[in-house]
Amino acid sequence: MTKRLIGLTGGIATGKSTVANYLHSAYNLPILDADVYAKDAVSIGSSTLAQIATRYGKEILLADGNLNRQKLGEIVFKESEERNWLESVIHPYVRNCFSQAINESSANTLVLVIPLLFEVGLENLVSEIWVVYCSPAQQQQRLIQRNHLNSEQATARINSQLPIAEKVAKADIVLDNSFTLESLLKQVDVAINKNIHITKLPI
Ligand SMILES: CC(C)(COP(=O)(O)OP(=O)(O)OC[C@H]1O[C@@H](n2cnc3c(N)ncnc32)[C@H](O)[C@@H]1O)[C@@H](O)C(=O)NCCC(=O)NCCS
Ligand SMILES: Nc1ncnc2c1ncn2[C@@H]1O[C@H](COP(=O)(O)OP(=O)(O)OP(=O)(O)O)[C@@H](O)[C@H]1O
Repeated sequence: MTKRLIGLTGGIATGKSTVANYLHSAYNLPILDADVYAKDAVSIGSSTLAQIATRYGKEILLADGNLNRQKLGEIVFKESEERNWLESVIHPYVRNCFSQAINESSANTLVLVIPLLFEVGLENLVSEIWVVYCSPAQQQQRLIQRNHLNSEQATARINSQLPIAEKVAKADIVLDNSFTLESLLKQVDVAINKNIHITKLPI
């Protein structure tokens, strides 16, 4: 049987992790998360972390040898050339993690959380695409609150991604997270019971 692979995406801080956590706790679905793989790619001792330290100097590391993520974020969300370079060294690892996890899993349904699904062109990796939406103003407010960023830093992060309206236009399912958590989770309950993946299969 073909696996149901749900690609969960959206803008930064629109609510992807909130949806993924619910799908895991309420439906017991395995979650494969690009952000987790991307963090693993730069763990201490990795060749990627060494490449990053060569490019930006030892100052990009914390005292314990781990990557100073805040500092690297300051660089790459301001300069698209640096972001492209970082993506070129991290994304192959992330893709490989997804392929391996999908192949090894015996579950019929898997949730793939991929913030940059459209930007990186991973549409074909999944069988259906869910986009979590909230307005750019709410995105900005939630990002500032959660990550303790100033408004300029939050705007830089939001602008480094495809506009949320364009993501919505490409979605199979849109989860509107402009309201309460309860309203979001009700939409997830409806979405998980739809059989889009079956209707999308080639005849
Ligand atoms: C720059 C880094 C070190 C900042 O780390 P930080 O802990 O502050 O953020 P975190 O990794 O938790 O990401 C939070 C969100 O930022 C957004 N984001 C991350 N990387 C990017 C990027 N290259 N372009 C646009 N948005 C991004 C995503 O929405 C993500 O969910 C980190 O985001 C990173 O290594 N990015 C490059 C790898 C990447 O592209 N990851 C995205 C998933 S593959
Ligand atoms: N309906 C809501 N109302 C208010 N706050 C919310 C709502 N949904 C999520 N949030 C808050 O917004 C923030 C972003 O949510 P979440 O971490 O799920 O987003 P994300 O898309 O996974 O973010 P990232 O792209 O950074 O990984 C969190 O602090 C979360 O608690």
